[in-house]
Parts: sequence; structure tokens; C-alpha cells
Amino acid sequence: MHHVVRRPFLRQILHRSYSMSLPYATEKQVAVAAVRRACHLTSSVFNKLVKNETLTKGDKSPVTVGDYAAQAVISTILHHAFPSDFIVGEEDAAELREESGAGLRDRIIALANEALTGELGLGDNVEWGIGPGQEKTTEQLLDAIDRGNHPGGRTGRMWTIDPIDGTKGFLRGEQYAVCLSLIVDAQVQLGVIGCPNLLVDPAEPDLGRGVIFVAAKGHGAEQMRLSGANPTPLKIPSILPSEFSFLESVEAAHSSHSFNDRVSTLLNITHSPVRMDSQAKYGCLARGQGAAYLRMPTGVGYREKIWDHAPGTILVEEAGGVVTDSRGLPLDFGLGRTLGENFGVIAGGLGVHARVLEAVQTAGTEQEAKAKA
Ligand SMILES: Nc1ncnc2c1ncn2[C@@H]1O[C@H](COP(=O)(O)O)[C@@H](OP(=O)(O)O)[C@H]1O
Ligand SMILES: [Mg+2]
Ligand SMILES: [Mg+2]
Ligand SMILES: [Mg+2]
Repeated sequence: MHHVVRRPFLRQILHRSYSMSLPYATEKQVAVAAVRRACHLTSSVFNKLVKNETLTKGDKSPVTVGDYAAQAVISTILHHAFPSDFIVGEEDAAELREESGAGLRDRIIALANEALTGELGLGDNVEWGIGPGQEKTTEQLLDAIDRGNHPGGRTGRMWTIDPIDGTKGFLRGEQYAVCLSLIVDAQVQLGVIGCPNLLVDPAEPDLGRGVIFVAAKGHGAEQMRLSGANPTPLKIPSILPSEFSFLESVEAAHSSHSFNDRVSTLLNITHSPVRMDSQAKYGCLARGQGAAYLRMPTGVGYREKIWDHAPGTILVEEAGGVVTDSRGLPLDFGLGRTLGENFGVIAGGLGVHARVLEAVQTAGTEQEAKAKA
């Protein structure tokens, strides 16, 4: 590929030796850089966000200029670094291409270009389409957003982008996450979750906020500052935490709070659940906060999206935990843009997961019996 041939000789050698130590080393570098830029964009957008900068999508969920601009930035960087990879992104630019979308569109293009042209940081590479002078045209950025339209599937290399996961949390000024994963032949190989509002260490609030979680298949999970500083390996403790509490969605429409209550009762859990938006929940679990993440459907019909779970799943697995659906089956990322028949998500440390799964099945049987009566 031409972008490899163009690489200066010394960088080619460095690149190769680095790649040998970790498969997908370049992908990891690019993914972290892309998520970092998108995190800076979204947190600066939040402070300036005005009412008419949020749209309501067909499924009634909100999308902001931040979601669109962040997807444009990440997709642009991925396309420069890996031009033949496919992208499964949450957002599309259809509304922005309409006449009525002109105001929003101009704002999104300005935000995306501001993020893309920011100074190069440590490890950044001009070949990824970033740095001073690398402005893109409106058409290029709308196309970048729409490149996320890949249908997914069983084979090939594809990235998932959730530019802002937990948009409702973002709008409330609470937790949200910029989420990216690389899936190769339906197996998640890399996951990056940027959480600008998450405390670096809940035990030491003075350390401030802003964390990036990274996991690579077979190479563990880590947490670092948004800047990349202080990379720390993550391991879910094998002993049950003394304060066993579930992590669950803030939004009652996204997962059943009452089902979780019943499961807590069955497990004699006395602490109330920790409610948090976005895949920050997977990040917290991976660093030993909470003991399990339980997401049971609130009704029939909704299919979970792969971009909502691929990065979180590899993070928890690489930290030594287990992620399954409510039947105990692994999540299948090769079915398309959704998880298909994987209803419900249970994530937890090795021993905890088995106990929660059992309680979920008991609660499920009770619920079915009640529905029949
Ligand atoms: N009825 C539903 N059931 C489950 N998840 C849903 C849902 N409606 C929307 N979602 C998903 O829930 C995600 C947020 O999860 P959480 O509640 O853990 O913060 C949303 O991601 P976005 O915010 O990226 O759209 C959206 O994809
Ligand atoms: Mg959304
Ligand atoms: Mg999401
Ligand atoms: Mg989203």
C-alpha cells in the first residue's frame, strides 16, 4: 500500500520492530490518538453547547454537534491510516446534507477541523491527516461521517465508532465515553474508551478527571490519563469486593432497573446500584469499581448495537472478567450492526459472573411464570 511505501526508511524499521512486540501496535497508536482528539473536542463542545445544537433522531434519541464532529474526526484519522478498513459508526450525515441542516453542518465542520488541525502530540503522525494546515472540506467531512455506514458482518477488518456513547449523560454533564474498537473476522482485537468526565482514581478525587481505557486481545487492559500519562494495567480483583454493587444505566429505558433489583435481592446485595451512563461502566468494572454490570432489556424488540459493547467487552475480558448475554452466551460481533439475538448483557469478574448469571436466570424464570399467571 502506498502509505507504507511512503514511510521514511527509519520509521519503517521502528514501525516493524514495534509491531512485532504487539500485534496491532500501529492500530492501537492511531486509535488512542483519534479518541484523545475526539475527547478534547467533546469536552470543549459541552461548555459551548447551545439548545439548537441537538437533534432528535428517528428512534427519539438525541444527537449533538459533538457526536457528528467526533465521528468525522475519528473516521478521517482511520481513513488516512488504514484506507481499506471498513467502519461501523453510529451516526450518518443524511440530515446534515439537507438544506435545513446547513447551520448545524457549518458548526460541525468548524469543530471537526479545529480538532483535526490541533498541534501534533507525542506519537501523533501527520500521515493520519492531522496537524496544523490539514483542514478538510465540508464534503470530505460529511463523507467521513457516512463512511461509518458499513453493515458489519462475519469477515474482514472493521472499526466500530460510537463518537459519544451516553449522549444523554453528556447532555446532563455526567458520564459519557468516546468509543472505538477494531474487529477482525468478528473477533474484537482492540478497544479504546475515552471518558473525559471520569475520575482518574475514585479514591483520590484530587487527581482530577479524564481517563482513556485501552485493551488489546491477549495483551491486557490498561488505563491512562487523557494525555497518555500514567498507563496502569487493570485487573479485576478475584475476591468479591466488600461493597458488591451493580453498575447500571441511568436511563430506565435502556435497561431494566426493576430486574436488577430482583437480582440484587436474590444475591443478598444490600448496596444500591451505581448508575452511570455509557461504556464508562465497563471501564469502572475493569478497574475494580462495582462488581458486575447488568443490562437487561426493558421490552421486546431493541437490539443492542455492536459499537455500544465491542470496546467494553474486550476491556473487561482483558482485565480478567467475563461478558455474556443473559443466557450465558458470548456476544456475537459478526452478525451485522447489532448483536442480533444476544439479549441482555452480564459483565463481571470470573466468579461473580457465574453467580450473577444464575440469579439472572432465576429472576427470568420468575418473570416468565408471572407473565403466564
Ligand atoms: N431501548 C434501549 N435499550 C437498550 N439500549 C438502548 C435503548 N435505546 C438506546 N440505547 C442505547 O443505549 C446507549 C447508552 O447506554 P447507557 O444507558 O449505558 O448510557 C445509547 O448509546 P448512545 O448514547 O451512543 O446513543 C443507545 O445506543
Ligand atoms: Mg446515540
Ligand atoms: Mg452508544
Ligand atoms: Mg453514541
